[in-house]
Amino acid sequence: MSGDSFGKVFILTTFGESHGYGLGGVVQGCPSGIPLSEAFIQKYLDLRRPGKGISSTKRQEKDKVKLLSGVFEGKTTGTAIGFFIANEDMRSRDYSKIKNIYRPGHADFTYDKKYGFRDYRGGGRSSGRETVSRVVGGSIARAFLNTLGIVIQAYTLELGGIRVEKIDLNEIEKNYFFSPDKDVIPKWENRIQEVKSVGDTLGGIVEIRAFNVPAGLGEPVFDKLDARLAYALMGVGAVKGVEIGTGFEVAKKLGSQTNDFLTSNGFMSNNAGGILGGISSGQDIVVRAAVKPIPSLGKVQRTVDTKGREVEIRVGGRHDISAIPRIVPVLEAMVALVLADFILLQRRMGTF
Ligand SMILES: Cc1cc2nc3c(=O)[nH]c(=O)nc-3n(C[C@H](O)[C@H](O)[C@H](O)COP(=O)(O)O)c2cc1C
Ligand SMILES: C=C(O[C@@H]1CC(C(=O)O)=C[C@@H](OP(=O)(O)O)[C@H]1O)C(=O)O
Repeated sequence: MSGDSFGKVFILTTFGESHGYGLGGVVQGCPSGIPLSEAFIQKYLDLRRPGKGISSTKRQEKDKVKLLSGVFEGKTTGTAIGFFIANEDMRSRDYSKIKNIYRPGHADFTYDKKYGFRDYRGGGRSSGRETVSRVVGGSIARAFLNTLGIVIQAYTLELGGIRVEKIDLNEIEKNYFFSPDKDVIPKWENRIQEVKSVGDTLGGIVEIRAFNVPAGLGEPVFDKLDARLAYALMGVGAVKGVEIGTGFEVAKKLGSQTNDFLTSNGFMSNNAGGILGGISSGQDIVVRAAVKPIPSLGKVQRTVDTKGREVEIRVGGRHDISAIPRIVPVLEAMVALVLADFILLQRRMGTF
């Protein structure tokens, strides 16, 4: 499988760069007869779209999806689903100054080491813009998961070191931060303004939950459900850590505080985050992703040019102050892709 594809049975392949004609992909393995429309996918794309909100890049993209194949009379045909999204607001000339300079924290240096050639117009293939195709693939996975009653919900748990104090799932769709705690939003907005005014950027934590996931998805070795989720989330730019359930806190706990005791009515707690031995337990899946601050920032930073000479850089162009909240629907999409893939793998074994 190439580095441009994800999944074993429900497979998403993406193409495109931030400043090319556009981006798109092909989904293979989606079962036939699943209700699917451009309007359904667009709802998720609009949640990720750049150009709105105080932490977002000012680049204006409509991100209108065009379905090219694999859907007839509002249902999937079981064949490859092709899709395309045009780039409309590139301003590629703004990037000539990073043609020969590596931005600290971005993929410029490593990309050049790997390919010996770089599309310097923005992040190219390494740009967060590529995640537009993940959201399309993820929403097709969701259309399939919907038929099974599986629901995925992600939200911002922390932004710039300020954590939500309560989790009210009804609040999430009402604000563009995907915050489950509306009272924390003014604090986040102040923090963003503060950091933006000095040319800096912010990170945070996203929590993703999956409900109604049947017990029995995953593998006992290698392709453990938790391993595949971590792989999926870490495959998104700016994600630097993944936790499942209690996560890193387990290191400080006793075994008796960590185990989820079983009763005839089910589990008494969910420290495991819905996964035991790499296989779903039937409890909610709970995963968190740590997101680093945006590397392209307005402060002067030290770096080198392509000849290795030391230079200073103050990155221009239109950049997010934080990948949060736009990364939230992307991470949701990645979890949807993993669950769809595992369900179809399980179907091959004769279950589900
Ligand atoms: C939705 C999203 C938006 C992003 N926006 C920007 C941006 O505006 N500017 C930028 O330099 N990096 C942005 N990033 C982060 C970079 O793409 C990422 O840091 C870079 O590819 C390097 O990869 P790494 O952080 O995984 O090492 C964004 C990432 C995502 C997922
Ligand atoms: C355009 C989007 O986000 C981009 C993600 C990104 C990056 O380096 O990751 C850098 C900026 O774009 P450019 O490639 O023009 O520098 C963001 O605007 C998008 O998400 O649709």
